[in-house]
Amino acid sequence: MSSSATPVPRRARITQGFTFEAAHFLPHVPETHRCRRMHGHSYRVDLTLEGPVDAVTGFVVDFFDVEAAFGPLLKQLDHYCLNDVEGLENPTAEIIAAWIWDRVKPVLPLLSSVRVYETPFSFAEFDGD
Ligand SMILES: Nc1nc2c(c(=O)[nH]1)N=C([C@H](O)[C@H](O)COP(=O)(O)OP(=O)(O)OP(=O)(O)O)CN2
Ligand SMILES: [Zn+2]
Repeated sequence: MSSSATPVPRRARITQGFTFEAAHFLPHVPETHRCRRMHGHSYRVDLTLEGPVDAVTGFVVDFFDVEAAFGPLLKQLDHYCLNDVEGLENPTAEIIAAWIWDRVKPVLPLLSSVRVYETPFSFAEFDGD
């Protein structure tokens, strides 16, 4: 008798999204640039992980584990002025993405990219390079 169970894929890429609210200003843009002034964004962060799919669970990594790894960092960012966070004195989306990468990668080795959206239409992506 043949089985109708869907085969487990060998590898997959998973992404979990998070949101936080924060203020920031960009100290190194010209005086005339509006982002030199303090303002806020509803940020979105997408963490993507890539690797083998476990034959039993069907997971690359449990989304709950991604949430557990990123939760403490989210607490450091949400409703803060990002310029006051150590390492984010110049909080561009690019630098925030790298800051998150440096802290999440050791905990989730299958992390393959971090995207930081400042607006629904603009994001920076960092993959460790
Ligand atoms: N490469 C980057 N460019 C810019 C960054 C950045 O992080 N990396 N950041 C900014 C400012 O943070 C700015 O606040 C961006 O947001 P906003 O002014 O809201 O941009 P919008 O395009 O959404 O503005 P509209 O009001 O819709 O025109 C700038 N550049
Ligand atoms: Zn901004």
